[in-house]
Amino acid sequence: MSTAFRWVAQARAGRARAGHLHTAHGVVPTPTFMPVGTVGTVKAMTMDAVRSTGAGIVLGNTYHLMLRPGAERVRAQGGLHRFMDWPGPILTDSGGFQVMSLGALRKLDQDGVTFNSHIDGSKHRLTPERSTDIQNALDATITMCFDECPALPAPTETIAQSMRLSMRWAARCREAFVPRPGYAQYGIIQGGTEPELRAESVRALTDIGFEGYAIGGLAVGEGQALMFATLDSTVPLIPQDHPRYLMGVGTPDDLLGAVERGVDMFDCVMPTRAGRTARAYTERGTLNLRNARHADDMRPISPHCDCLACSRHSRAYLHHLFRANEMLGPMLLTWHNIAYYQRLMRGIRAAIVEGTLDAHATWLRAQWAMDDW
Ligand SMILES: CNc1nc2cc3c(=O)[nH]c(N)nc3c(CC[C@H]3O[C@@H](OC)[C@H](OC)[C@@H]3OC)c2[nH]1
Ligand SMILES: [Zn+2]
Repeated sequence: MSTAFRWVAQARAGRARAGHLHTAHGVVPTPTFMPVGTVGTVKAMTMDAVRSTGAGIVLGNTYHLMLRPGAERVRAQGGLHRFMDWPGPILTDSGGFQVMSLGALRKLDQDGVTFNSHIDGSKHRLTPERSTDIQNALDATITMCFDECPALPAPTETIAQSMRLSMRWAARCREAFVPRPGYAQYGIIQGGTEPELRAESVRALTDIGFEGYAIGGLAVGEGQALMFATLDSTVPLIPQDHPRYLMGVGTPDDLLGAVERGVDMFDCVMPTRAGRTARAYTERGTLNLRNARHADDMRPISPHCDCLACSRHSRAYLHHLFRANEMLGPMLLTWHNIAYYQRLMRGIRAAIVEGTLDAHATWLRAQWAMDDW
């Protein structure tokens, strides 16, 4: 039985695909939503709770983990899987995006980025090689290329220069990557919302050759229409037999539209962040559980959900917990939101396999429009 990292197709529905991602740490059905575990924890959830939602892959982050507790310390602890007690696949981002959005002061040059830690102001440097080495120390199942994600909108020439820098960095990342059976490195496609630049980026990355390809540089304020238009022009250029990962996306409606456009993997902080701010995702849109209208509502958040919040508690109880600022509130609601995202992806995946994706998509969109409960 081959232990090679690979994506195996199971069914297609138009450009949408269902399949299985085979990794050194297990097989994950796609399309899949990957809970964000930035600093080695899916915030407010135990790993048993994460497992109970059906999540397959969780994320870690080079930027955060190199600053605290330190990549070498995680290596000494046996890697991120042992450290956070998650035996399944872990995908780690390369840190480039976080440096741009978190590092207080930073200096970008052709060779890498120098920045001050947002934690204690200490000085650090990330290069394609260092980022790749850190992800190796973390024992990441899927390593992401070190790239530059430009803020949008930006002049075409700026986007082009930034993309070409990321492509040079991708080649250096590939050189630094230590291949192991069942492990992968993904190239990250850049190029803003310019089809020609995106096509140039795909060519550059497929010439180097990676086990998977991410669509980066989106979900940075361009809006859903431009994001979908960019997927329409970019995704068909990615080799059919490789997994496609759309970084930082998104709402349930974003996920559905991106799956319809051929994307297999997703990550987004929305369900976990919403869980900490009393916002519940449901089949009929979102609920703000701090709202007084929930104070006496004995119904579960969702009648279709088997999470701890929905199987044992009422909206009134969640409302109370958030009003009282009790930590159990974020714990239960994050669990619920991740469970909702996993249930959503399972339903979409089943529809692709059964050949009913169009009807399922219509039904989902109609339900989301209701938000009347
Ligand atoms: C929200 N919109 C959004 N657009 C993004 C675009 C890029 C990109 O072009 N390159 C890289 N390298 N990362 C990106 C990221 C960060 C995802 C990470 O951000 C972290 O979530 C906050 C998480 O880290 C555990 C996740 O790990 C993959 C994006 N996020
Ligand atoms: Zn629930």
